Amino acid sequence: MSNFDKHDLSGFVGKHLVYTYDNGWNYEIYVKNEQTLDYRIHSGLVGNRWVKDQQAYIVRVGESIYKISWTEPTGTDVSLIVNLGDKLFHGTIFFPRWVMNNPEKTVCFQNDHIPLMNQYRDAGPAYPTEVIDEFATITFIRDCGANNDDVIACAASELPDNFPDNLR
Ligand SMILES: C=Cc1ccc(O)cc1
Repeated sequence: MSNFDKHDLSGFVGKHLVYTYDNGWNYEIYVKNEQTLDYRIHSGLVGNRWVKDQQAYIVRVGESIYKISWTEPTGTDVSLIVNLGDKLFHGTIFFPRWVMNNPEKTVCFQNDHIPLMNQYRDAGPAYPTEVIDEFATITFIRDCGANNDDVIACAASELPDNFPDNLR
């Protein structure tokens, strides 16, 4: 029996994190509310892609351990474990084959191109799926409150001058 309330996401909602996967990819997420996240990709296969209001399943699986899972308009599936207590992060990304073949097609502010992403997803090819399964180091964490649209509001290439250089 667990001695934490698995329905209580109050220790996670509002968190803004920057992290670097062991493969060097630098990512940023903001847990906007109990079923929504915004994210920005700084570097990696699809660096400069950014997304707001992605619907996700967010669950608490430990005292300060959370899991976020979602499927994207591109057909990419993602599942993240965020262990705030141990500052340990693990991500699994399931890329459809078409994203591996043409990652540049997804590099945009996705919210402006949802029908196009769905079109690409449906055209495929979907398979073979590429699974990226990596630990990450959390380099920055802060609380921004829920439903704050200022946290992630531009692409990584357009960050304001006051954005810390070591997190870019
Ligand atoms: C494909 C999106 C995505 C967003 C955050 C993350 O850590 C991994 C993948």
